[in-house]
Amino acid sequence: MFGAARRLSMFLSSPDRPARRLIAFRQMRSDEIIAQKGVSDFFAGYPGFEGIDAVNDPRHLMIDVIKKHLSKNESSIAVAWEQLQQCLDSAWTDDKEWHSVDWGSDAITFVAHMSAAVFVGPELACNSGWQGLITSYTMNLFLAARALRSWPAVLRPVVHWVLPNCRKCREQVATARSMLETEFARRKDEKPKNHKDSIEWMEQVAAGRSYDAAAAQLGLAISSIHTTTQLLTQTLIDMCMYPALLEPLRKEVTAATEEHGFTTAGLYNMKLLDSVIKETQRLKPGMLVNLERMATSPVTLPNGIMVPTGTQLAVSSFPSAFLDPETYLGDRFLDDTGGQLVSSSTEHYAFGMGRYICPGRFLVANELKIALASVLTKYDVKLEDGAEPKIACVG
Ligand code: HEM
Repeated sequence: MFGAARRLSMFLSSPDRPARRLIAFRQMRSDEIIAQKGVSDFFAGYPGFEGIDAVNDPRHLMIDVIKKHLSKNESSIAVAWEQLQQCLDSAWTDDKEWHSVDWGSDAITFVAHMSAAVFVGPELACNSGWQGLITSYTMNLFLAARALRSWPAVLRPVVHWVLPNCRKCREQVATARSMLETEFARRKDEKPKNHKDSIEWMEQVAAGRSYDAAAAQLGLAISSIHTTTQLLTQTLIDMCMYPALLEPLRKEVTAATEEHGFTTAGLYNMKLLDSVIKETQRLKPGMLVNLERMATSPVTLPNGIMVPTGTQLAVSSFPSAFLDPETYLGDRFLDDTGGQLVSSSTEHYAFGMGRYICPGRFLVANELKIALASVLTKYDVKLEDGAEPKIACVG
């Protein structure tokens, strides 16, 4: 079956595996706490930063949509799968000869299409204007935040009106509003109404309360697209670097889809694939530190260290609690109860922990399994001759 697969070699780049354990821990003066707060709190309320406001909305409307509707939705799997097949057909084609693809750019296209189909429905997901918006807003937002930070605090409320990246963000929010208005108008007259996407779920969760639909969509884009893309990109690179994994993965995917199709049950049965993704995430967690918190009252740690109020804390993303921690073992989590990608533990907390644990992790698992299972069953993949991807620490 796989002899007939289309063949791809990939241009890939990826940085130096991080080996250092790093713990950020320092006390801050109260004025520094404000200055050091992340993009999320510090720029809340600036026009153009509405995507962040949606994530931080104390009413948790967007987060409730993710938790109640997005996470365990059978129809989302079918919608994402359908989008992915269209992306593969047009980007990777059915050419049976080996051909090079730009995996870095294709991975974001695949994730942005799958996510958008679930967030706003397949029609808007395929709109190139919408795609451009959701894939570039995050970067513009961070560049805008960086530019704004270089100005003294008293001038920021004025200079943000003229800084190019801030202006770009405002334009993008306006574009999102206008495109969504068109989508709302289109849906208003539609019969029967059978959309199952976050546009509809926001209405249900808001239950009459006012909310900014464009901000919610941009908030979903910031939270999901680049994070998921990074994990997808690296997992396929790792599979190519450890090609002995490919055949067992293909067998597992074929058995799971033959019995259950691309459904919750089918994806659940891709356990080796789950382990491979989790192992990739262990060695490239996306952030050098995680579990960022601030002490709101004094805390004494078990080792006696006193953490005063206002201290910002973060934990290294590279716990050394694993056997042979530097080695990539695709089946490391295969027989580990509670070792699924979506589970969090004191050893593996790439999705965070506790009250603030990432609510989007179920969608991440579904999208990655859909994409990788489809790639594995349709294509042979290998790295370009001479390519030696390495993970680099940035920060
Ligand atoms: C590989 C992809 C992803 C990674 C590694 C990731 C990681 C994280 C982490 C580390 C946190 C903070 C958890 C904590 O502090 O305990 C977080 C929060 C969050 N994530 Fe994700 N995430 C990913 C994908 C997504 C997706 C696809 C969505 C949306 C569908 C999403 C939505 C959110 C939201 C809304 C929060 C804030 C939760 C809150 O404040 O209660 N994430 N994510």
